[in-house]
Amino acid sequence: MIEVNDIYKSFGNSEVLKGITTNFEKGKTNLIIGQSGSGKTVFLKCLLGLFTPDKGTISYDGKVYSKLSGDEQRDLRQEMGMVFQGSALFDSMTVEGNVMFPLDMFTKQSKSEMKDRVDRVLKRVNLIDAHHKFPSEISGGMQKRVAIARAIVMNPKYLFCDEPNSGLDPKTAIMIDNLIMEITEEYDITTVINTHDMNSVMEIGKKILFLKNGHKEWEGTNREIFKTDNEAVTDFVYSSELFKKVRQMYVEERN
Ligand SMILES: Nc1ncnc2c1ncn2[C@@H]1O[C@H](COP(=O)(O)OP(=O)(O)OP(=O)(O)O)[C@@H](O)[C@H]1O
Repeated sequence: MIEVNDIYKSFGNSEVLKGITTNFEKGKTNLIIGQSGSGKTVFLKCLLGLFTPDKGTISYDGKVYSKLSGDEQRDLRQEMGMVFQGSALFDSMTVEGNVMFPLDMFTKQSKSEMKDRVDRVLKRVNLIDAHHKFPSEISGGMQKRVAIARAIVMNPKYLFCDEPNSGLDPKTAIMIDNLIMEITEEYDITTVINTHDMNSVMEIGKKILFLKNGHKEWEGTNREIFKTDNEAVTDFVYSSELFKKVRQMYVEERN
């Protein structure tokens, strides 16, 4: 579990995070949503240890990050996997090379141990025949699978995903969401996902944190978000025509 206690973060005179308190449970897909500029990426970077909050604490299964030594912080960061927006694969490396990279970098495993582990995770994300292909030779959806495989190859306790669906068609996007949810549940990972995608909210929003201007405006589940009367949340959720229609149908059904 990740517990966030009253964190603040400013850049110069601009206060971006203004006292956020929340927690993210193990084995769940936790989503962060909000308008562009609401502080989602800054918040995710604080969770990753890339930004240090000016005030407040973040703890990971009871370990308060700011109280750990440099070595302990580094060890903790190795328990974190990250799926970057746009996959961020190394173009000059094969699929296998990309997934092996963290093992090569951070472990002392033998080549055959690394190959076994890479085979296992590539199989888990349903990529069997792509080991020797380069990122440019596979589809966007397959690239995301490689990025997920690379993020879980070190067996992380925490998985962070920044807009994992961006650039994918809706059907592939749902497949990727479901893959992230299955892996989260199967390996009991604490997963936090930044997203704009309302389909993701519906499909895998086990917990949703809605940020507005750096504040926690609302939090709840995907079932609750469609029933809330919080105006900021409904404005956001029903900003698309499709969801306006869904809302209308829901209201008509209720009356
Ligand atoms: N390194 C930085 N230095 C200064 N200001 C920053 C930095 N990173 C983010 N900000 C500012 O923090 C605010 C929130 O940015 P952030 O990227 O977290 O928004 P977001 O909710 O992720 O938006 P989007 O959905 O468009 O990605 C913005 O006003 C941004 O300019």
